[in-house]
Amino acid sequence: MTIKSLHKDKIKILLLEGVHQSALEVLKSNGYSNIEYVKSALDDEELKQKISDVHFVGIRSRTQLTDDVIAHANKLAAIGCFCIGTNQVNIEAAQIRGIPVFNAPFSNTRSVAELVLGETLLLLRGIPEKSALAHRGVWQKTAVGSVEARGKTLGIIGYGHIGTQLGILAEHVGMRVKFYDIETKLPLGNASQVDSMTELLNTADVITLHVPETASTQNMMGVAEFDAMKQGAIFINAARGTVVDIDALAEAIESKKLGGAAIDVFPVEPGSNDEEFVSPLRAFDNVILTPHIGGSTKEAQENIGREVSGKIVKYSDNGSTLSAVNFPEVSLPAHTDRSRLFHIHHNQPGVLTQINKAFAERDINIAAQYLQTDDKIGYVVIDVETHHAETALKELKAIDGTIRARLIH
Ligand SMILES: NC(=O)c1ccc[n+]([C@@H]2O[C@H](COP(=O)([O-])OP(=O)(O)OC[C@H]3O[C@@H](n4cnc5c(N)ncnc54)[C@H](O)[C@@H]3O)[C@@H](O)[C@H]2O)c1
Ligand SMILES: O=C(O)CC[C@@H](O)C(=O)O
Repeated sequence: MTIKSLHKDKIKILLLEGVHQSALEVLKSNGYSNIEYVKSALDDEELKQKISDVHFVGIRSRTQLTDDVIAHANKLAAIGCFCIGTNQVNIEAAQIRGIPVFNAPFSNTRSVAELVLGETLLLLRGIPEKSALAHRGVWQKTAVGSVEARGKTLGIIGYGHIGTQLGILAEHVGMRVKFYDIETKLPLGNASQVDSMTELLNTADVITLHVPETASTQNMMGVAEFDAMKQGAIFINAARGTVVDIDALAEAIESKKLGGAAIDVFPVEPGSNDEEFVSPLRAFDNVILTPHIGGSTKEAQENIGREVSGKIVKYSDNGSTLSAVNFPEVSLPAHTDRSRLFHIHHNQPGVLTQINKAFAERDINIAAQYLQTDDKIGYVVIDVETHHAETALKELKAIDGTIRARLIH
């Protein structure tokens, strides 16, 4: 009798933070029915307890998958981030345990770009403040401090998927677009790249951030940067809360250095919709505050649900790791009539030689072999005749440097 891979009924999937139902549809239509669906994020203790026996976990931006949490995930095969950002996951801790992390790098980018353009138009007209006053019975009919977007300069920091789309949208309403990025980027439309962030801060009427959370972007906007902005300029952050010194921003609003702001992301965000949102920015009518919903549209969430669950299915069914953020990428043909195994190992000399030698000594013919490595790990997927699968798996598990080995099908 040959060994069998884990039946799909036994593969446990935990989906947190109310990921879109499209994720469930994709998983179920591919035979994965053992799914626990939770609408909120979990606190650390509950997360450790629930994650201890699941094979796949799906999260959004609230769930913190720290080294400690991942250490409790005894059976975890892969992590799906149903969003762009993966900063909430200790991706190195996942990688050294042989756990790929997938995300959705494009699906919500248009939604963020549209929101930022809308906020730009509203803030240039002073609408948030006028609206707040009207709600309190104050009629402020005035053109003072209210300008058109046409001819104004939009300064984009981080000209990636969101920044580029925003630039194009902004040009449609007649804005001039300049951007600053650490990489040299192809300017789309009539946009132009500037050499320094200071140059952008000095000259733009609206500054908007679209950088990832990294060591280099931590508090990249602080007292000096707000000082460098034009008097009365608008500031927007829909990137990550850690990128802005929030007290410095509050001070720049208080002192009227800035004419207004729109902030979607915060250094500390409530863990659920039941928790109070606490921020010094609540004091200002000319600051649009949104609860991290830049990418929260029906279209974006539905696409993200399909995209990330599709990646989980492909990994589970075929071993494909295409577009994993922390793993060597292998894109594989679907099911064959042979058995397929994977082997994740520390990237040290001689592992493939050991595997091939062990298989040759056992007369196991390798029908196909796909290997990719990065600086830390190697990932090899091997197709063998089904009657060799059991022996092949035993041999793989015995190889020096093995992190994990599994029969895929
Ligand atoms: N508010 C939301 O709901 C929401 C939704 C989606 C994405 N986001 C955030 O927006 C970020 C950007 O998304 P994207 O899809 O455009 O990412 P992206 O990776 O396509 O682009 C990021 C750009 O920032 C540049 N960059 C990196 N470090 C920089 C630095 N120190 N200074 C200047 N430029 C720098 C990169 O070179 C790149 O061009 C994401 O990382 C995510 O954190 C938020
Ligand atoms: O949906 C979320 O929680 C996060 C959205 C956004 O910040 C992202 O990284 O894609």
